[in-house]
Amino acid sequence: MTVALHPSIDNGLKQGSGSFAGGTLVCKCKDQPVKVGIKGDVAHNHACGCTKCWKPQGATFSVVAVVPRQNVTVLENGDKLQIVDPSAVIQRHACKACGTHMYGRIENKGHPFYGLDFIHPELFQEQGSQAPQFAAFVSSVIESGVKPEQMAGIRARLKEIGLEPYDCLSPALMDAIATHVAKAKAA
Ligand SMILES: N[C@@H](CCC(=O)N[C@@H](CS)C(=O)NCC(=O)O)C(=O)O
Ligand SMILES: [Zn+2]
Ligand SMILES: [Zn+2]
Repeated sequence: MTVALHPSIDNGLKQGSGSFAGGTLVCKCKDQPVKVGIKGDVAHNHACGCTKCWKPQGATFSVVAVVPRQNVTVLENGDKLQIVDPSAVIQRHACKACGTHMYGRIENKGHPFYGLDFIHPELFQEQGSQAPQFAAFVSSVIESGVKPEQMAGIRARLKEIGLEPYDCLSPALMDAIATHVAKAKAA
């Protein structure tokens, strides 16, 4: 049986249109769903294996991307949102009723990713946003109950669908973080 990673990638990656103009993220509530408007396409879309990122029922990985925070607007039923863990770097705003994370925001102005919000593109009503580019925090799935002996199969399947597995972020993002830290130290 093929390893299940996440429903939006288990049948292969669906490439983005390259001209996604934005859309609306909708939570899983049947009644009064939370709706969040996003301007423009997402960036750095990836599968994340960490325990903190929201995953749909049964998924091993989250699929998460970033957008500029000024491109994120709560449109409907924002009163249902609450911050999952106010002490986390990424403050994940989730629907109290269904648990879906609608956006994650960094409030620390010194953080390398300050200015970017984290969202889950599978919640878009619309098709065509950027496809996942890599897999991050892959070893962290063990913290959610995956057996170490399953890891070879998981990494092989990620590679098969075209997602290079990394145990933290991709080299490009790790370099961006280190560059930010180096500049902050030099200042
Ligand atoms: N092994 C940890 C890794 C958690 C982690 O560092 N997650 C990354 C990727 S989302 C992060 O930037 N976390 C910041 C945060 O969650 O606020 C876990 O699985 O819980
Ligand atoms: Zn909901
Ligand atoms: Zn994560």
